[in-house]
Amino acid sequence: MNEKRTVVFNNLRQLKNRLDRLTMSELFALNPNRFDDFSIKYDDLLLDYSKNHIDKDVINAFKDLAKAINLKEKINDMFTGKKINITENRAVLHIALRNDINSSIIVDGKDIMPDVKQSLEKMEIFVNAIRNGEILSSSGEKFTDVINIGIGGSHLGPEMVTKALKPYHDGPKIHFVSNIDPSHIYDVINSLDPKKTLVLIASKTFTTIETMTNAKSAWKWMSKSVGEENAGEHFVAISTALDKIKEFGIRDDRVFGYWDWVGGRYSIWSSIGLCVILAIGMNNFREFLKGAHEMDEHFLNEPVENNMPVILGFLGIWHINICNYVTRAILPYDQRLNAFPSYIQQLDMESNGKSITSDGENVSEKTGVIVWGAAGTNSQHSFFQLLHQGSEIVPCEFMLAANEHEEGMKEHKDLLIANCLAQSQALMVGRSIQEVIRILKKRGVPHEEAIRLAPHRKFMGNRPSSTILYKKLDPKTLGKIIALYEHRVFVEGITWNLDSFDQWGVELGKELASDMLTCLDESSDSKNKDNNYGEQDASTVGLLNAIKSFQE
Ligand SMILES: O=P(O)(O)OC[C@H]1O[C@H](O)[C@H](O)[C@@H](O)[C@@H]1O
Repeated sequence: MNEKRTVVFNNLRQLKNRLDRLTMSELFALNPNRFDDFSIKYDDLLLDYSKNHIDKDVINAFKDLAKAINLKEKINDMFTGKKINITENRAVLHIALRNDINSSIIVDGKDIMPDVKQSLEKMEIFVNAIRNGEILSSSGEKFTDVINIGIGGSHLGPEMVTKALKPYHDGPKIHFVSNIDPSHIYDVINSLDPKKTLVLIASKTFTTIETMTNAKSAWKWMSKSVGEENAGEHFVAISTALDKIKEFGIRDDRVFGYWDWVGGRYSIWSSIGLCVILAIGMNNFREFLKGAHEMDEHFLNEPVENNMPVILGFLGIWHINICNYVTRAILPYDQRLNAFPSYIQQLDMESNGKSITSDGENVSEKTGVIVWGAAGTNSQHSFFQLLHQGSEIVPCEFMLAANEHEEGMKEHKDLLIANCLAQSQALMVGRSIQEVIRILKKRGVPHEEAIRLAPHRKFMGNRPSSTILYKKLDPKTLGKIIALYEHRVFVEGITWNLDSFDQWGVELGKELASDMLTCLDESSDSKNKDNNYGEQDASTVGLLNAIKSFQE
């Protein structure tokens, strides 16, 4: 238990009690500089966090918190390659993948940067050759389509970034298969011509059952069309487990490795980003890396009050531990970031959804906020009801680009911006009963009816939100935004003293699924035939029998 942190938490609780006497609107009225005081501008990115229920004393307490948890040292530990993933005894160095190539980072006595450089160069040569038709398919045709087969970190990042950067696509069309559900691969491969398709098998471990099963099915599909002996021309493997790739039979020159110090959910910067590079080209990908590197520098060098990831992280702590808000909504007013909330779900919830500290103790407070969300304005027409009037307060993060890529669409863009700003304003200012009555009466509603309706139409307001505003969703800006979220998760994890870089919580289900598979195999065990499935619990036996009867 970190006593210094407890002292800061207690102080934050007292500050919260004091702040509860004022609404956010009142705080704005008291401080004409509130927007400037509670926003951070960094290049083409602006974080406005003035619509959170905090004041300068809270920011001062955040500074104390940074000291109490030794944040600066912990950040340095990560950036210098210390093995901070303590349950897997690994360094955590996704920052190296976007680092200045001429610097050096030592892991186990070896400078890793020359390997990073080489990996980028190897990808560049391959991607250029695919994009300009130097490498052709087995039938001598240009590859028009690429399927990325992967799941979790080997899927969510590639898919989100590919979709986000659609205006920069000038390469083959990228498709994604992740789910083991046969419908996923079926629908994708049936829309494609295998003779012009390149398949990327993306898996850090090269053992993930979903990916391996989908990869085998893709191989069969390809072999059927181009012949078993030619299928290898259409396959690429991306993994850290080079020995396992050999068993699968992929040609050596089609293998792109990376390193165990890159966590799955932090791997979009590695060769896992290959499908993105195929779509947007290496120059754009380098811009993407550059943006992330700039955010790394910002995170390393800026003081607490001017440090976007630190402020976002501590606001997260404020909301979950001090205000007891257990979820957080991510609301990109940017349709191309529709997959961003799902990406952040893995990043955040797999990193900090833990109950044991790095010292092996039970955590003493809530950790791992539940992250959810979807693109605005669509979400306004579904779950915003709860955001405005529900009994649960949900801190919201709005994301908005000032400029669109599409020409001649100003009407759309203005409406998008207006909606985004209006929603965060509505969350904050709300609408009182008296105001509702006044408005209704002005519209001609009789007094008694206005009084009856008013409670239903009242908005509590005083609901927190932050807005991340950026110039345009280009590769560099996207890199910056993703790195911002990565570091925010780090800040929260350090505050809770978690190992944010392992994910043991996904293992039990995997093991049980493999046991469960034997229950579906009627030939293997007489217990299955008797419908009692050995040691399974009664609910599982009931479900297995129901499945069997539905299949007959
Ligand atoms: O890349 P892979 O080794 O195939 O792993 C894919 C995913 O599966 C695991 O179960 C983890 O929960 C994820 O962190 C990982 O990204």
